[in-house]
Amino acid sequence: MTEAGAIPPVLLVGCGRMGSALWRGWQAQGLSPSVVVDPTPADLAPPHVKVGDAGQVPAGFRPAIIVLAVKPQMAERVLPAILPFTNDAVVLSIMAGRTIDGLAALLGNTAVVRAMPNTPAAIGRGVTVACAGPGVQLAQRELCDRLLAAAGTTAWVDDEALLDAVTAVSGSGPAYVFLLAELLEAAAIEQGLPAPLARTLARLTVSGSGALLDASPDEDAGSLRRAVTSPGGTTESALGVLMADVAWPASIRAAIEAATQRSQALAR
Ligand SMILES: NC(=O)C1=CN([C@@H]2O[C@H](COP(=O)(O)OP(=O)(O)OC[C@H]3O[C@@H](n4cnc5c(N)ncnc54)[C@H](O)[C@@H]3O)[C@@H](O)[C@H]2O)C=CC1
Ligand SMILES: O=C(O)[C@@H]1CCC=N1
Repeated sequence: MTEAGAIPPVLLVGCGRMGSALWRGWQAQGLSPSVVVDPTPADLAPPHVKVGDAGQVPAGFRPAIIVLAVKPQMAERVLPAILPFTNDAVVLSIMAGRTIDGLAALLGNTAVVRAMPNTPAAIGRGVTVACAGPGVQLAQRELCDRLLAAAGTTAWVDDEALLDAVTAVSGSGPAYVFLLAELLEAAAIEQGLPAPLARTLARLTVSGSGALLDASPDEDAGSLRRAVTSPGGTTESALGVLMADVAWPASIRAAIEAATQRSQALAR
């Protein structure tokens, strides 16, 4: 029986970076006995069970929700084996590019929710956008939202096509921010700073600026940027390079467009 307030039983398929980040959030909230399918050997603390293959899920297990967190290319291999567990369960997929229609075609009549989280979920600071497919009941949508909210902020869209741009902006977005930290570190070394100091400055500048943005809900990013920029000063010199039309405005636009198009191309 489901404990009052606990998250009902979950079948998690794929417990890598994103799956394990989500799992940690659910455990912190209290999770009814659940099952993880992943071929990697680590065990789970009881009452949860980990099996290496979807075919080994205990036959009597009745999940309220099945979360698909394997690579998109694994879907065809994994989905047939979870069919015996789809009865009343809603399927929540975080696989990039895998469409609601495509998954529903593989899963028969099952209710499908598609979502795009991001890796700050690992510290409860992710952001996820979700879209409910046809036939998803309100209670199923609320359950999906509860599971996703354990990893941070959630938003829902009615138009699934928007998930391509969401994937480009927030799904892939942490990589762009980490790239900025990498490039700052390399440039600092080029200017003669010792490597350990360059690394510290780059990391703390990125993380501290993110924290300041987070702590300033009433200020937009442009105003925080202007607060750093003294007329005729050093920041202005740097921003003259970065904000030239051919520099960051063009490259960020092109990068988001490329990722959006890639997400569209992956659709199936
Ligand atoms: N990493 C990211 O930033 C984001 C990833 N996603 C999506 O999340 C999904 C998972 O991505 P990651 O966690 O990054 O990948 P990952 O490679 O860290 O995790 C995938 C997991 O699936 C397991 N696996 C492999 N074959 C399996 C099978 N037959 N049955 C069950 N599990 C199996 C692997 O052992 C691994 O632990 C992908 O579809 C990706 O598009 C979505 C948003 C962000
Ligand atoms: O790069 C990818 O395809 C996945 C989706 C968003 C982040 N990682």
